[in-house]
Amino acid sequence: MNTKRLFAATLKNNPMKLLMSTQTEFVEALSDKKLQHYRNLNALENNDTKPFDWEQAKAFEEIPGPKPLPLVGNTWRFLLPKVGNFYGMDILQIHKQMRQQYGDITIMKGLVGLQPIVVLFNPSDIEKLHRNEGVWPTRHGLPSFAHYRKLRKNILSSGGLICLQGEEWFKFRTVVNPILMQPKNVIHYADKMNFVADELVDNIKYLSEENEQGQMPDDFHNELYKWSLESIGVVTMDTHLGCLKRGSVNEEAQKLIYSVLRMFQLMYKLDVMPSVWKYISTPSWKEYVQVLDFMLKTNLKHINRYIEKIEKGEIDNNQITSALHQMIQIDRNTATAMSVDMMIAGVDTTGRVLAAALYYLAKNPDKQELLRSEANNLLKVKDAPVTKETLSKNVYTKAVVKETTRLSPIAIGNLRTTKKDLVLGGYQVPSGTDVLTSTLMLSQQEEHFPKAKEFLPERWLKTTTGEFSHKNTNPFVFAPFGFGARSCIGKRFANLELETALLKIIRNFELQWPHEDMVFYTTTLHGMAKPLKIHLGRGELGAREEENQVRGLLKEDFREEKGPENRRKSQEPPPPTLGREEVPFRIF
Ligand code: HEM
Repeated sequence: MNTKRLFAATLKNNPMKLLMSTQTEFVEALSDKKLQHYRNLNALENNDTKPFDWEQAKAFEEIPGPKPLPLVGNTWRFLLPKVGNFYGMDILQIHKQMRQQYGDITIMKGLVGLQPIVVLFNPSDIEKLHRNEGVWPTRHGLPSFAHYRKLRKNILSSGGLICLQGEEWFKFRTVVNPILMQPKNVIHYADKMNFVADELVDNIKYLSEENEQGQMPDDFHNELYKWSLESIGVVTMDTHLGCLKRGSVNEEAQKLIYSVLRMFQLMYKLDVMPSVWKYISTPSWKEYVQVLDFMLKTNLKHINRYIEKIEKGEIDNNQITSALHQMIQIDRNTATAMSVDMMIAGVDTTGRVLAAALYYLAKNPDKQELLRSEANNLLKVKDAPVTKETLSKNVYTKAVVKETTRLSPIAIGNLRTTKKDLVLGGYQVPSGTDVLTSTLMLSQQEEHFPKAKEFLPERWLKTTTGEFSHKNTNPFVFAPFGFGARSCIGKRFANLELETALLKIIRNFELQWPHEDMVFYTTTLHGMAKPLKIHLGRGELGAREEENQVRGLLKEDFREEKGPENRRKSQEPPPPTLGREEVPFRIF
């Protein structure tokens, strides 16, 4: 029976069995005929036929870019104050300067410890790059992470999706795709996401009671990270880490959050900026290993605990309880490595996007009102659950997520290593070259999105026609989750989490932004450089107090019942700062 039909036919009755049989079939099929087919395709793509326009194109060496000096290359531009033209700039500013100076294609080379990298600003070139990335696209984005995984292969035998390449990557991805990318499977997690979103809403209420003006604390962003960590823990291994619980602090979970944030900061120093960590063990590299060791040890502790429960038969095999539960039916090593990566990749990413969405909604009350009217319509009472059905009708919420990731995608662009010789921007780009697409910059430009600086979720609605419709935009300009076979494996879960949380928050609160515009900063990830000081509208607070009184819960009683008022100030570590600043303390 065709795999897709088998999936559809049995999903209703026994989702777990269905998944096991579907994947077993898939893997079996893959091991012979299909795998050979893909091998053939890959071999075909890797041939050394030159593109038809190769001879007319200019040589690779002529691609414009900052000229390296003998011995010091271009490193001085980043490291020397006053003379270095990239000194103190974030990566987006550097891209802007390079485009202005050199045009639609440019190259950065001569940086100590780094491979030369070609940067593309033209959508047609970006399209050509992706269309030629092959069946097994290669992305050598994070050498420090790949090196760390090699060092720890005695603990985690698979490099995981982020590091694997070629056939190994393909086999891994084939196993996990049906579980993480299949919408019919992902939607099973709606109830769990609803539960975590309720906890977040409850926490926001608690925080608003701590400040009579309704202002969220300076470390509000951290609450959103708690939400993303809690969500991904539940999805990955059906484990509530308990970070959003009122009145208590989960130190281990908090340390996990800081570790993920710190990991991305250190990656910027090791993999994006010139650095000698490949030759000598620098302080940043040593700290990076410590941070990753802590995350690996802690995440494996929870994952192994959960696997033990499965093995002891304590988990109902007829129910889909978690992604790990589903994946382990196929292969333990793959399941473990994927779960570890989910716990790392699913925190800073989704947390940042929710933060940005709340900021844009607070700044644009008219758009917030439109979202609220959808939320009110779909959730009749404030604590109504977001269900599978809700998520099939929430068109405006989906548009809000898209518009947020247009204005504030978390990645500067997408990286590929070319699989064959290509002509890009009129230059010869040989196979094996690292090429980065600068989509963050393009998606903020007027030439691609009219009124580009404005937050207009309507662009993404099917009913919108005319100049603002996204249908008029080159699809290669907007790729917040990447492109093709190697695109983000967590995108469906991320959207599920984000849509659920947004509906719940907007159904319950009125958000305001009585401050100057937020400053964004781009390192390994793009995000906010200042505290997310969202205000909750007075009307809403008043209404909530009334609600409490109706329930016979006076504000004082409520506080007493829920734990010590000062728990945040006294027990929680200081908030992480994003972007420009380092995390202002040492975790280890
Ligand atoms: C809003 C949240 C997120 C955004 C914007 C995002 C974005 C991205 C992007 C741009 C890539 C590179 C894609 C490419 O090269 O074409 C990527 C890859 C990846 N993401 Fe996400 N991500 C998000 C959430 C998540 C979550 C929740 C998970 C966990 C399940 C996750 C796991 C991964 C993994 C494992 C990869 C590597 C995939 C591969 O190489 O095959 N991401 N993500």
